[in-house]
Amino acid sequence: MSLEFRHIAHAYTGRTGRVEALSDIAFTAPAGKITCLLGSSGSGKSTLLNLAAGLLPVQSGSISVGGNEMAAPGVNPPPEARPVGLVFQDGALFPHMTIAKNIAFGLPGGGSAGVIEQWLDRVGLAGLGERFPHELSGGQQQRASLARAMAPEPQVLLMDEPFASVDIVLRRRLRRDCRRLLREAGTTTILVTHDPEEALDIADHIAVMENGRIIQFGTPEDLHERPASASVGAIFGGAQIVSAMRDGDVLRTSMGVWPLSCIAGDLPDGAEFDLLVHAETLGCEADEAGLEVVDVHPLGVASRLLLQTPDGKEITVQSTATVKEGMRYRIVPQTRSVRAFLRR
Ligand SMILES: Nc1ncnc2c1ncn2[C@@H]1O[C@H](COP(=O)(O)OP(=O)(O)OP(=O)(O)O)[C@@H](O)[C@H]1O
Repeated sequence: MSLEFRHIAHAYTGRTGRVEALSDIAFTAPAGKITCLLGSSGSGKSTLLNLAAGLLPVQSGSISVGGNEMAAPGVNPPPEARPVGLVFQDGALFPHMTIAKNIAFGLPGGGSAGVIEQWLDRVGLAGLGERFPHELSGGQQQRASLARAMAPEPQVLLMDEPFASVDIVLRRRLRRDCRRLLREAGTTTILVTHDPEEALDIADHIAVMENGRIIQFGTPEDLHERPASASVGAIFGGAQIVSAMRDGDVLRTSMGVWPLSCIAGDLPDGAEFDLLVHAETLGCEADEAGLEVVDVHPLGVASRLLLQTPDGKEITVQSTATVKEGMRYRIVPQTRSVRAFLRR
């Protein structure tokens, strides 16, 4: 069953005034697939998830599951009346119940011992059903909460930063296990994260959020190969953004004057845009009037240099030359190595 958001907007009104948290959100999380909501802090990810979960009332627009309207203004069934399962960052297991009882909680009639054993086994917790949550590690607790959310076989699973509280090595293993389980079960999943690596690793589709809007929705490959804006390109390609204006045959950038030939494609004269540049494709030429090297970080064959403009803007360049802090360089990007996005 797909999960469809139609023209959702949401505002919080509180002591400090009105915050427009979401505007005109419209996308469909495809059936049986994992969709990541990816965005920086405050971009509106949790608000959107909470609207689908029934933890916030829908103010405007609607949310449907499998084509049937689930929530809309004045139609806000509570979480337990929705065909959704929830997994939160801290697991949120019932502390006074054993792991087996936690898993049994959402099952009709409490579920059979066999079914609970099967779930414990699936999430790698075989034999630990009689423990209480505080007797498990953080990663084990997250596995238990995944089992609890998946055991009732919800049509949709909503996960808010589910791996955030476990260390990086365990996090990678957990999310691979989680992806396998979700795919096997064919569960339509929305997973909130602010970590691009996590989104690329687990998602079939990614919705990139910025300031309460979806700025791009696509597969990991779409976003990597065809970013809709410089900011999406910077998230996925590890690239940097440099502001620029075309002035005849040159680009006047925030990092100095660059040749127009560094751009792949053409751009109107006088236009302002954002350039997406990679540290490995930027060369340096000694220039007394250039940028100052403020940090040299040796990384084996090459070094990563941090250069600064007089007004404090910084850019990273990868270089095999022998460079010392305090030296000055002009940046020379390789021909056709830079992507340009017109400013809107
Ligand atoms: N209860 C609230 N009252 C007022 N404003 C709120 C409330 N909750 C969230 N906001 C604001 O709404 C916007 C979106 O917040 P939200 O928590 O959805 O973002 P997020 O992307 O999930 O952030 P994070 O990654 O930090 O959890 C932010 O500007 C936030 O400050």
